Amino acid sequence: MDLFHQNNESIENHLPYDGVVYYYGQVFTKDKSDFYYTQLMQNIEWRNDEAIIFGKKIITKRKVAWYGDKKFEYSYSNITKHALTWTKELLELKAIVEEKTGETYNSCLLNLYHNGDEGMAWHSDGETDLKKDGAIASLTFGAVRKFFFKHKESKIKVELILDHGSLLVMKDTTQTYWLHRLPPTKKVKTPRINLTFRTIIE
Ligand SMILES: O=C(O)CCC(=O)C(=O)O
Ligand SMILES: [Fe+2]
Repeated sequence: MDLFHQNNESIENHLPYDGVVYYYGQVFTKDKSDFYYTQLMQNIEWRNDEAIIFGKKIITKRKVAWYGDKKFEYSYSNITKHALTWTKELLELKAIVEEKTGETYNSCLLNLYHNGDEGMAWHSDGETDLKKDGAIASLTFGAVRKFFFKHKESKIKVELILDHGSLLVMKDTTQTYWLHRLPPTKKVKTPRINLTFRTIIE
């Protein structure tokens, strides 16, 4: 079934089976996208992520931040994190994303990739704290990057290009059957900011 949005353009599901991925393309003008890129770069409390792997503390090159409706708590590898409360710009973006995707979200995980050396390895976002089969809406500001999905059993891959000011949504059984990845690339020399709006179960 096709989904119709504002100007009656239909959006197709990019996955052939076992999940739903809609790519809306650019949902902001170039000026608006540039504005949000600068705002987020300056006003988000960016931190290098840390994790304990085999007893060793790892610090990621990529920076992250986590915001939400309240100070949600999230623990992994002996580290407990708390969500910060929404900024004005994040609330604006959340409202726009909710309107476009027809879903609601109560938190947002942000990633800052300084250049193409930084990416994210194959994973799925199936944490138990997340709403099962809930939608995850992803905004991109800054550098254009490739994004891949890989089916866990058949291993087939689907490639997308995520533009400056674009919106992507992953929903239904996507996290159960598919992995996704942001590959590193030598071609990209500038930063990319990614926002993933999610629903945490309380
Ligand atoms: O940077 C992206 O586009 C994806 C980030 C991601 O998959 C995640 O934060 O779980
Ligand atoms: Fe992810």
